[in-house]
Amino acid sequence: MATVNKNLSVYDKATIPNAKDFRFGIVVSEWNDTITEGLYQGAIETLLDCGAKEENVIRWNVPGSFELTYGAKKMINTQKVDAVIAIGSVIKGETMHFEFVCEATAQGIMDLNVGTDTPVIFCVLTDNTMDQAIARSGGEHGNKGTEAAIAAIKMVHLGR
Ligand SMILES: Nc1c(NC[C@H](O)[C@H](O)[C@H](O)CO)[nH]c(=O)[nH]c1=O
Ligand SMILES: CC(=O)[C@@H](O)COP(=O)(O)O
Repeated sequence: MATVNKNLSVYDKATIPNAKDFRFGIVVSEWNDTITEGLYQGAIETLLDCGAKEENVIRWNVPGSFELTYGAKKMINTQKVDAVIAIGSVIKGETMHFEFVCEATAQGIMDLNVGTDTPVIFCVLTDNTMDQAIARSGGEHGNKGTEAAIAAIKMVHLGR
């Protein structure tokens, strides 16, 4: 189902585990920061709405989405977090750089999920236009940051 048919911000709190005892890391790319700040707001508001304590959420910034993998890895290795949310916005330009950044970032985050015991949530928008990014970071299609926060809570709860 495409995003246009599913609002990213809709969730039923009755189906979400309480996150009061969970610790989260959030790594935020500074590229396209108007978009990534919107994604961060969606994520932090949802974590708190689902019971997480503000003092149990650690935020780090990295230069771009390509650096999200390293930031998440360092977060896992140095902070006692139960899950990491990796937030980025990659927008197509004139060259192939978009494809390489998207592929490397997705693969790097997947590698962390396979290689560590800490879930890392892929909250990276990969849009053709700024309008698509705006629509998915608190616009007409909701906020992928909200979706990512819900995924993080569910993954921490998995197997508990
Ligand atoms: N063009 C975008 C980038 N490019 C920067 C890379 O992510 C990386 O920081 C650089 O190649 C140095 O390693 N990053 C985004 O997050 N979004 C873009 O649209
Ligand atoms: C995703 C990117 O790196 C891209 O926005 C850079 O733009 P360009 O391909 O025009 O150099």
